[in-house]
Amino acid sequence: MSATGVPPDLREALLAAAAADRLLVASDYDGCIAPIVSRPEDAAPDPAAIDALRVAAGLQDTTAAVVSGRALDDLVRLSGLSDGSVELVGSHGSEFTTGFRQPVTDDARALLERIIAEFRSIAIGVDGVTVEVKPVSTTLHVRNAAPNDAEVALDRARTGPASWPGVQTTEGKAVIELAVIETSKGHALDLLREQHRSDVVVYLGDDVTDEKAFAHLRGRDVSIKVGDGDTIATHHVGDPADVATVLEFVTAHRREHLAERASS
Ligand SMILES: O=P(O)(O)OC[C@H]1O[C@H](O[C@H]2O[C@H](CO)[C@@H](O)[C@H](O)[C@H]2O)[C@H](O)[C@@H](O)[C@@H]1O
Repeated sequence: MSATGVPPDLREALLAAAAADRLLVASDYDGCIAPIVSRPEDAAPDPAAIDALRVAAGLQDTTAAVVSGRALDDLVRLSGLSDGSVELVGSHGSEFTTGFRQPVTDDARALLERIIAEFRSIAIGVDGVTVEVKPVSTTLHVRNAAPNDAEVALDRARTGPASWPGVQTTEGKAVIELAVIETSKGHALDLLREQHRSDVVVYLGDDVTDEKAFAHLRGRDVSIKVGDGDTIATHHVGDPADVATVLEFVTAHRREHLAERASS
């Protein structure tokens, strides 16, 4: 999708968003800013998307953000967005640079340790099943496992630790993720909207947890689902290359709008 290929309804919505008094442009990371790859540590961002976010963040009355399921330090390292100009929120919307949205108790940490131990016992000796450890959650990855092994591992997680009291379960792309505090990208967007007094939010996401973000959008906000799958988003694009195009488009028109606003 080139800039001229942005679907007409999305183009119209983005042009209206670009003319907001105060704008928040935000995106998910994996599957949006970076393509989905076999090894989570190899998920390199699209430079065009990163540049567009940096430019947007430098504009007056404009905030740029990435809201990810990744641990915050992992997101900082992978995205290269370490100077604080683009807002980064990790752990599915619960981990801000200022700390967690909700206190993480000793009981929650102990529960997380038990889940991690259980995930490790599920993964041990099974080719392609791995465990990712994050500050308030842990992810069982099955992307690189044989289909039957993947299903058995996911089932053991569902019937095991996912059923324990106090555990929040999310199933994503070839993963099951268990968290010990409530996570919501929707709440993260609410907080960013409030902090930056944004009138309009543009949000792009590709996975199940992004539906919580879409659910918090309203009015002139623009929700954009990336790739296939059921969604409540009102717009749709194909892949991370399209995400970069959308970010470049909205940033360019935002800059134009601000120049016109300044000269009128
Ligand atoms: O909210 P996001 O930024 O999209 O993060 C969601 C999860 O992304 C990562 O896993 C996914 O991407 C991996 C790399 O492409 C892929 O191998 C895996 O199958 C995907 O599920 C990340 O590893 C998780 O921690 C995030 O929760």
